[in-house]
This record gives sequence, C-alpha cells and structure tokens, in this order.
Amino acid sequence: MSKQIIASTGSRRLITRRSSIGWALFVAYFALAANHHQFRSSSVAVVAVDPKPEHVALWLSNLSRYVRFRSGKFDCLAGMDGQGAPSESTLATWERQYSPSAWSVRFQTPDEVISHHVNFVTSESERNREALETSLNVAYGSGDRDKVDIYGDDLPPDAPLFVYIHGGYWQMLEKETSAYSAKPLVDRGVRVMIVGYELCPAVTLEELVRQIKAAGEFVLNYAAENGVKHVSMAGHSAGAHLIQSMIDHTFQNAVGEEFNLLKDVYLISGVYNVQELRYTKSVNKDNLLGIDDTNARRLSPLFANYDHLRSATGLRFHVYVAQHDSDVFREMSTRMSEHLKTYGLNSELTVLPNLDHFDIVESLASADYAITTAILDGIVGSSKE
Ligand SMILES: N[C@@H](CC(=O)c1ccccc1NC=O)C(=O)O
Repeated sequence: MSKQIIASTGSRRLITRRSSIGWALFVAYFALAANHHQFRSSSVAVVAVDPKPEHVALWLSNLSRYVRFRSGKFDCLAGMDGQGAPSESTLATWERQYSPSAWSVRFQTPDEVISHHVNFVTSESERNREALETSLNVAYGSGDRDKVDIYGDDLPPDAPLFVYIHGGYWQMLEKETSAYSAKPLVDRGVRVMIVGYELCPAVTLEELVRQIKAAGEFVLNYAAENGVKHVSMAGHSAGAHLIQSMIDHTFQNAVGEEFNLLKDVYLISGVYNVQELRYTKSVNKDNLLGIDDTNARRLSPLFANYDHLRSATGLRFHVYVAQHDSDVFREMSTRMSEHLKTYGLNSELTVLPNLDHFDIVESLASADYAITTAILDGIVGSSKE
C-alpha cells in the first residue's frame, strides 16, 4: 500500500511530462481531425489533406475556421471570400463533390448515370404528355423558354397546383423532359405545372433568377385567378436553388397577398452555395454562369435573409437529400434546413436512403414514393386546417 503511494509520488514529474506530451499529441490529432472533418463534410471548406509544408498554414487556417464554425461564428461555407483561387488539390476535390453523377452506385460510370437519367425523364415525360390532358407552352415571359406546361388541364380550375422546377446546373434539361412527376399527382386531382426557363450561358445565373421570379409571379397569379387554395412547389438541384432565390423579400412584396397560397416547398438535393462553383470547370466552364466575387454570395441561398417569410402563414419547407449525394450536397441541404429554422420557419430535413442525386427525382414517377406521398399529404393536411 505505502509502496504504491511512494511509487506514484516518485513518478509525478514523469506523469506531468507525459501529460504534456499527451496534450501535444491530442492537439496535433485534433488539428488533423478538424482538417479531415472539413475534407469529409466539405461544404464547410473542402481542402484535401496534403502533407506539403506550404499546406501547414492552410491546415491552421482551416483549424481556426473549424473552431469558428463550431462556435457559431463561421458564416461562410466556402471560406473563399477574398482568398483568391483554390489550390489544385482543393479544386480537384470540389470538381468531384459538385459532380453528382460521380456518387451514384447504380452504374459503372458517371456518363451512364447521366444518360440513364436523360433517357428516363424523356420517356416518362413523353408518356405523361400522351396520357394526360395538357395545355402546353403557356407563356409567362417574352423569351423562347419562358413558358410552362400544364398537365391535368381537365381538372377543376381550383384544383391544388404542383409546380416543378427542373435541375441541370442551370445549363441542361428543359420542361419537356421534366414532367415525370405528373401522372401520380394528376391521377389524385392535382394540376401539375412544369416551368421552362432560359439556360446559361444564353442568360447569366443572375438573369435567370430574375426570370424565375417572373415565373413564380405568373404561377401565383394563375392560382389566385383560378381560386386555387394550395400551391406546392418543388425544385431539383439547381431548381431548388432557383426556388430559394425566387422567394426573397422583393418577390413576396411584388406578389402581395397571393404569396400566402404557397404552402409547401420541396427542396430536393439542392445547390444552395455557388461560391465554390466559380472555380469548377465541370459546372462553370469559361464562367458560363456569370458568377464572380461580387455576386457569388448574393446568389447563394445559404446566406440569404428569409426573415420576411415569418409572415407567410402555413408555409412549410421539406428539404430532401439522397444518401448517395456527395458530402457537399448533403451538407448544403442540412445547412439550408437549419438556416430556415433560424428564422423560425417550418423546415424538415429528410435524407432518403438508397437513392442518389438522380433517382431521388426519377422516383417521382411512382405513386408510392416518399416525396410523392408527402406532396399529396401536404395538400390533404392543409385542406383540413
Ligand atoms: N454534370 C453533372 C450533371 C448534374 O449535376 C445534373 C444533371 C441533371 C439534373 C441535375 C443535375 N444537377 C444539378 O442541377 C453531373 O456530373 O452529375
């Protein structure tokens, strides 16, 4: 007994020295873990781990960014404001994180994922045009693509309205191939409107946001004129970005009372931060989106103010992301939902298992799919209130 006491007293200095070494190791481990954390949940700041000495400063800056993030003082996802272009390895990470087709586990190659998606959405949309009563190319603006297609036009004029804004990084796809959700909804009494819009680079992203606001005004006017009580709006990927950009303070003011007809917003695998996209060749070759240091943050819904929506009674956000979306996409959705909640808004995040960035919307062609039933439940739920 006394021997043990003597032994422990005698080794106290050693213990103290050991614990300093322990602390040093702990701090070093934490620095690496923080960097690794940023690598994984990379919308915080995607910086690939690189042991070169010039990256030590970057690690330290990432560590401080991580600490600021954990303490709630972090306010910029990319952390790129005023920091210039990313390193080559960081950019390579971003290219992959922002290439949804690289994350699908359904096919061997990203090209196969995309070509399957395009084939699927094209044939489903064609089928729906044949099967359903339509009113096509109803103009909301003067441009060639400033038009909507209406499905289920034989339903009563005041039938609930579902509006869909397709994705494709603001540069691909079109309303004609984006009507795959129509049948299960029309079959249950919901009129479906698929929004067309001009693509980049024919317009800049900034112009496109203005255009989508015109589409939104058109939709809500249409609803008001036809006695529609419930409008739901869904956007996929770039389309979710467009919805979140549309519903700003000016839009709400311009639309007036009719804004309150918008009840449910479905944000599916959305892009909510375009800052890193300034640099990615896969998305923004030759800056086809027209984003730069002056507008990238303003065009990123994650940094937008949604305080005005507190007055929008009964508005609910349903944020969905796929298990097989990339880290950046999952992080963006998580933070979008949290961001909305900070304004006291009703928002719920759902990570859908066994789906990727593409079948998360392809599945809207099925009546028993989680998002399809949520859309229908949202309408039935609202009518009971
Ligand atoms: N080049 C992209 C394509 C893409 O992201 C995409 C394709 C179709 C519909 C939505 C997409 N993503 C965002 O809008 C990819 O690698 O997956």
